[in-house]
Amino acid sequence: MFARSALRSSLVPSSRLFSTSTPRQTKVAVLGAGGGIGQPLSLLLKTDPLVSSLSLYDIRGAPGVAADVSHVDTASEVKGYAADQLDQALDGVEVVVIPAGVPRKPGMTRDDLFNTNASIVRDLATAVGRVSPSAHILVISNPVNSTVPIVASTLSKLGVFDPTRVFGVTTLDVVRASRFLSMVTGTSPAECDVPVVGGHSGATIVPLLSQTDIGKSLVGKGETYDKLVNRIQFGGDEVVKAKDGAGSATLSMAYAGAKFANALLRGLSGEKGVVTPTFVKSPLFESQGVDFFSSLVELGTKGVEKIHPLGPLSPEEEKLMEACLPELKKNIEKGKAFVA
Ligand SMILES: NC(=O)C1=CN([C@@H]2O[C@H](COP(=O)(O)OP(=O)(O)OC[C@H]3O[C@@H](n4cnc5c(N)ncnc54)[C@H](O)[C@@H]3O)[C@@H](O)[C@H]2O)C=CC1
Ligand SMILES: O=C([O-])CC(=O)C(=O)O
Repeated sequence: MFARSALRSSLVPSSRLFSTSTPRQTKVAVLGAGGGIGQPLSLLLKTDPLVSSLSLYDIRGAPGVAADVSHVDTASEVKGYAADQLDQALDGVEVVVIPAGVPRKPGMTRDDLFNTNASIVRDLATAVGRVSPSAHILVISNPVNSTVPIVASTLSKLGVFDPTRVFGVTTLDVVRASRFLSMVTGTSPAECDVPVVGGHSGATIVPLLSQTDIGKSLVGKGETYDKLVNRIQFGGDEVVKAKDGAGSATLSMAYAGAKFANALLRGLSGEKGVVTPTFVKSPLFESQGVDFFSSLVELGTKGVEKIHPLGPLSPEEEKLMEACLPELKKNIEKGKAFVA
């Protein structure tokens, strides 16, 4: 259903959802499975051959979603869990994806979601740390720049934080960058893998177009470049505005979440050279007080295998980084302070 072009580089290719090179299969949980992202994400995970078992949890609606998804004709087992069954849902899981929490409405920033989502994410991370402390946790709930430090600090308090196992899912920025660049240049998204680094909100989203064959000629070319960068940074707002109060990106996010989960599962299975951006505990800008950062990360049998350096930046990208770091630092500190 999904296979298309062959792997052209070590990067997770932009226009393909699933790739399976190895047979290892994994038990995966989705927390927030009844929601706008959770439902299509659960469906896509049901069709991922590297998933053997799906555990769907939400405070409302997960058993119904599980019954529905379970009829899809792939071999994985699906079970739904009600509000009071979180521990059962997490029993034995190796990968936990968290899209639980409220989405934005027009006029809101992602940071405006902090008050509601911080405690949801902290409580879910506490349960994962207690029931499945060696699980890999993929955080989708916003504000990602703060919710990932919340998960890390929560697990640290429990004495089970392992920086190779906690990921902020920034794949939607990569998916958007690929699609928007392809639209500007009249090329295929498959040729437009863009490393998007930094964080996941506005100015903290930094596309490194100078590092792409297709995009590098646009860098510094006035309005076309500026508009493209702005569209990648504020793609989420486009969807929030168009949905007009009914939420934010759900379908493209489910696609992006399934794509990142598949990349991780391939790495865990022993596939080499699986490299994609993700927001992790990172040494790259630690000296500047920014200890979580998204950059190209190699995924391996333990999770984070290698954090790649940023590589050469154009003067325009240096400026984007200058705007990114102070905001990202604030977002990270806010998350840590919430748990402390
Ligand atoms: N990382 C990214 O790129 C993106 C992140 N998001 C974020 O994902 C989150 C979810 O978005 P949607 O699915 O559209 O929202 P939604 O409101 O449609 O679904 C959220 C689900 O979470 C559930 N939930 C709430 N508290 C829970 C708890 N304690 N345990 C388990 N489930 C709980 C709700 O019952 C609901 O089913 C939002 O915070 C949104 O901002 C959205 C798009 C992209
Ligand atoms: O914009 C939002 O609130 C949801 C999100 O993170 C995105 O679409 O990138």
